[in-house]
Amino acid sequence: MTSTETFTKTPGWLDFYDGPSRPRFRLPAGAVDAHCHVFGPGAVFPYAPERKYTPCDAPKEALFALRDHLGFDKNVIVQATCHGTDNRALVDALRASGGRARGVATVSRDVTDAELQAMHEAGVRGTRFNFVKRLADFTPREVLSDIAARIAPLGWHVVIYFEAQDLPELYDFFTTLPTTVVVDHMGRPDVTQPVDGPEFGLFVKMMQDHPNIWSKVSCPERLSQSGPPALNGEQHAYRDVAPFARRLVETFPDRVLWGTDWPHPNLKNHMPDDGLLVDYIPQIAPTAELQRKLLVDNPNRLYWS
Ligand SMILES: O=C(O)c1cc(C(=O)O)oc(=O)c1
Repeated sequence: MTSTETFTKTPGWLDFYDGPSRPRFRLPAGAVDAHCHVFGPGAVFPYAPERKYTPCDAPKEALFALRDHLGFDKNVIVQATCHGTDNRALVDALRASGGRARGVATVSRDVTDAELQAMHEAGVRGTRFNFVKRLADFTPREVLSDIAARIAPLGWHVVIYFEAQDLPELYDFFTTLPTTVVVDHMGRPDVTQPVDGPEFGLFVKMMQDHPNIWSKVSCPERLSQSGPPALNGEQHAYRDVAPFARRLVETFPDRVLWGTDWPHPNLKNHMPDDGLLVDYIPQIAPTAELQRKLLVDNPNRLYWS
């Protein structure tokens, strides 16, 4: 199956770093990289016409090699917006993983029950709603509510991606979803604001008041404003983001997930060394117990039980 289409990367696109170091931090046995993507390859799985960016290819073989290199046991692969609602690359990766990957798909309201069932059999366990305007077009709330109602009986959850300044407007929608809800990248806080300030306070309150809401404490490389990047051996990377992630890990130890976000779409100023990104974990989960919950217990409970 080869498409006739060829793709040109978005100008300025940064490719993933293909010589990651081996982390100093030893991941616990059974650790899951709970947020990563596959891109194409475009010649086999074409990028969606409605995409907002055209990435480099980042195929499943490269993802599985990274998993083994870093010391993860399993992956949760999240449908990237450049593939729209065409989940073929995701499903292909899940099927090739031998049970070592689960997925989060993006579906439209007219997805059939048979399609949902086939995705479930391949390992899909959630659907993603994207509210980041540079990544996805607006979808009316009633359409999203319909999708949530369709996937709930399968035991799937909803993954939401949004920016902190939009949370007040989205709060009521998020807190009335009928499933477990997983927030991508801590709802993208502005880390120049205080961790105890009103913006992050609203996010913490949402998790406090709604025990069905989880958060990925991922993507310091996107959120950092001034912290040193995970490059050149840096052992305390993204110091400005760590207090936000640590607050969530310590307050909600049973509802947090961590992922590399490989292949790191749309980064503009640097591409992290994924080995050093793993070395960031002890800054946000300082004890062995918190590390085990974050990396092993929580993702295995949500995706493999
Ligand atoms: O911030 C981003 O650009 C980004 C994009 C995507 C995607 O395109 O799916 O996923 C992410 O987790 C983050």
